[in-house]
Formats: sequence, structure tokens, C-alpha cells
Amino acid sequence: MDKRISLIAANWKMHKTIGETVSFIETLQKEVGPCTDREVMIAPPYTALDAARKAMTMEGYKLAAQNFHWEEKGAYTGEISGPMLKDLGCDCVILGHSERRHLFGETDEMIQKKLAAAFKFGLLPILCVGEVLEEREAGRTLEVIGTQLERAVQGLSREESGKIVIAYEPVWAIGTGKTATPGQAQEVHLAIRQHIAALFDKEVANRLRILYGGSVKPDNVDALMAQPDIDGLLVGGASLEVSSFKRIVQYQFVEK
Ligand SMILES: O=C(CO)COP(=O)(O)O
Repeated sequence: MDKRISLIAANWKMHKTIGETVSFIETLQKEVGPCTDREVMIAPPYTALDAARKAMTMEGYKLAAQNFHWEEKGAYTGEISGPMLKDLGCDCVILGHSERRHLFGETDEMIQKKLAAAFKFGLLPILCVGEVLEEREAGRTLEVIGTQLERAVQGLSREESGKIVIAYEPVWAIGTGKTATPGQAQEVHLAIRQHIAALFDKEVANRLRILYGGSVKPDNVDALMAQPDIDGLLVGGASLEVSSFKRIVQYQFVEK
């Protein structure tokens, strides 16, 4: 199996001013140091992207936006484009987060356009997928995620598909304190990899990094990261304090 470098990502959502962002990043880098065997990604709000870029001085730290619009420019009041994010020095962009899907009405079709645009404008996409509680209880988890995946990757080349980062975020586990058990998360991560293998091929699937997100905390990080198909984490609440995010970044490494 290809070796996949782990990615520990912070999604700050609508939190932190410029000053708070700079202070967080400076403290984190001072306490964690450069990262060579894992990548750390931070997604602050748009308003703090520029300051965050300037504060990131160490190896292994990456900057992401939480969303963007697929068009390059135009009459889209309130929107931000890929070239604008590149201009700010962003490396990655989070796409299709469940809050975007459920609170702001993003559809699979919009997410597919955003995914294609991320490649067009040179941003690494982090594609979020996940089921709601009723879907899990009805035994439809894998079907729902399969559909989200198929629709999102439509039109992508084989090479592009191998580069996507997928984040599995069960909607019922986001901000609720309810984490999927490591076994539940592993089951879905494996299914995602198998689905991508069926859509493209095994080599693409083996290269794919799949993150888990949903109430990740210092006390469950090691068990989650020990699972063979969990290649990283997308952390909300616990990424807002340096002390908890640092512990998550410094998860206990196990050879897989
Ligand atoms: O939505 C998430 C990350 O994108 C997860 O949020 P919490 O870690 O707060 O559950």
C-alpha cells in the first residue's frame, strides 16, 4: 500500500479575529515545531487568511479556505473565487461541508462544480461527505455517501481523483459530542476507498487521503488515527484552543 502522509486539519468555521488567528498560529508553531511526518492545515475565516498566511512560517503547515465560488469572477455578490484564494496564498479549500449543504442549501451539483474549479485554480480540495442520523438509522449510510461521492467526482480525471482529500463527517457527530466509534468510522472510510476503486481504480484509491471529522477530541484521537483507513482528521470545536489542537496534531503514530 502507498504510504499516505496524515493530514490534521482545523476548520474554525465562523470563529476568530485576525489577532486571535495570528496568536494561535504563532503559539501552535512554537509548541509543535515544524512537521515533516504529518501535515497540519488551518482553515480560518476569509478575513484572517492573509494574516494566517504571514504567520505560517514553519514547514508542514498549510492554509485552507472554508468555501469558495466556482466561477473565476463576475456578478456574484458576497462570493470569493479560486484565484482570489490563490492570491492570498491558500493551498487548499474545504468543499461541501455539511453546514454548507444543510444551512446554505449547497447541492451535489454545486459541489461538483467547486471540485472541478479547485483543480482549475490550483487548490487542493477537501471534499466533505456524510450522512444524517435518519439515514444512518435507516441503514442507508453507504448508499448516501456513495451518491455524494459519485456526483462530486463527475468529470474529474483519474489523476485529479487521486489527489482529492475526502473528509467523512457524519452529520450527527458534528458539534454534538457524539463521535462515530473508531470501528464505525473505519467501516465508512474503507467503503469510500472501495467506492473510489470501483469508480477509478485501486491505485487511485490507495493514494486517497480520507479524514474523519465529528467531535474529534484529545481523548479519542489516538484510537481514530490507529484505524487503517483513517489518514487524518477534520476538527471543529477542539481546534479552537491551542492546547487541545496541539494534542490532536501530536496523536500517537502507529505504523499501518
Ligand atoms: O464540522 C467539523 C469539522 O469540519 C467537526 O466539528 P466538531 O469537531 O466541532 O464536531
